[in-house]
Amino acid sequence: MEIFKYLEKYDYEQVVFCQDKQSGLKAIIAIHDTTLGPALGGTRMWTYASEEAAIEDALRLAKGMTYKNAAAGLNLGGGKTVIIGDPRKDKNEEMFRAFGRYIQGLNGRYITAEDVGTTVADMDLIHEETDYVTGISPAFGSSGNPSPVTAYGVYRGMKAAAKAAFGTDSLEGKVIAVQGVGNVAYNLCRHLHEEGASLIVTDINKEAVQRAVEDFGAKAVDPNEIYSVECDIYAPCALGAVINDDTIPQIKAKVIAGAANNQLKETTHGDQIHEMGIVYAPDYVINAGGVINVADELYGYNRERALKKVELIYANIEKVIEIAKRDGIPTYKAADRMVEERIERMHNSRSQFLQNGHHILSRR
Ligand SMILES: NC(=O)C1=CN([C@@H]2O[C@H](COP(=O)(O)OP(=O)(O)OC[C@H]3O[C@@H](n4cnc5c(N)ncnc54)[C@H](O)[C@@H]3O)[C@@H](O)[C@H]2O)C=CC1
Ligand SMILES: CC(C)CC(=O)C(=O)O
Repeated sequence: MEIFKYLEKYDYEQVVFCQDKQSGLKAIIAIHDTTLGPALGGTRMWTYASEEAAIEDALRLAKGMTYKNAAAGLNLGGGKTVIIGDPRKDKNEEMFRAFGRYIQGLNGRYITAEDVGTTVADMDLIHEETDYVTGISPAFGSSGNPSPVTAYGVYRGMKAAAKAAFGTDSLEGKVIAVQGVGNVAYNLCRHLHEEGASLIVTDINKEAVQRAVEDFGAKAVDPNEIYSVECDIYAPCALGAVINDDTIPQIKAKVIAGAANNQLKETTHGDQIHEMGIVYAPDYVINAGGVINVADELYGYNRERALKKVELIYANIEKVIEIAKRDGIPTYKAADRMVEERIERMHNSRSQFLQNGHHILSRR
């Protein structure tokens, strides 16, 4: 990978490599764009096939956060961290504290939170070293685990997408195929079950599947069968790039709406599903509930206020679908257009120099 070529192509601001021999920390912090404010995005811990794969993931996820935060109306830029390692075996206290010191060194340009493989307890360790971390324990007056709120946002966004496809936003009687039943999707399944949807689930973790079968009467299928099941809605809630050349021909759903980041392997896959008449709820618009919730901590956390903002994901998905219809373009393009216009407007309006211009963290 020619790193500077890649950074220039998508206009990344900064990449930080963090190494701590004693704890085994190997982390990559990617900051994509801070036009709207400090970069906020979670920390993922994952066993990558190569260092290059880890760098690529950090970069793609960071850009996704720029778009997610802007689409959600937050005054925050986009960044993300990946820690290379197995979250079940390789974590230790010193690792997260060393990582916290690296974040502190960025002096507020980047604020972290949970992502796949990291927990509230990990954020609390980071918080020992820096204030630039959210999703810490409610005991600190904070919002805790963002996953249930992400799930609520996905549920709201799925209803808006269903309305566009089926003429009603009721999910009663709809068959919904959920890929991955981890932290977010378990909570999503609860909302869907309560509304009377039928669930088909899969996960590489058998216990997670069993829990969804027992708690929600879900039907279980093997991981590679989830794309081709007869269903109304496909909800990707595991990892990214699941909408690709291999999976698209198998998909029978009329709606794709789920929590996973970077669902489209390439943008051409967004064009293909559009041509098939599938209503696609762009990932970074529908899964913004968690970041909206943790971002509220920056103002002194108020759950009611945060949930009101998460409710608006319904209207945001409607808006994206409207732009797509108006301009005759796929929804992923409509979302990008909406975001890029907002960032451009703010970029152009920031003409005066102001030392220490971001006052957002001073409100905590
Ligand atoms: N946790 C949050 O608040 C947010 C999460 N997301 C995204 O949503 C997705 C899910 O996040 P979480 O629920 O927090 O993660 P998680 O790690 O709790 O759940 C993911 C689940 O997917 C399963 N999985 C992995 N590979 C699979 C495969 N090939 N087939 C089937 N299942 C597979 C895992 O075993 C796990 O149970 C991720 O892409 C994450 O980046 C996005 C926004 C916020
Ligand atoms: C706080 C997290 C839920 C933010 C994030 O990294 C994401 O939305 O992917």
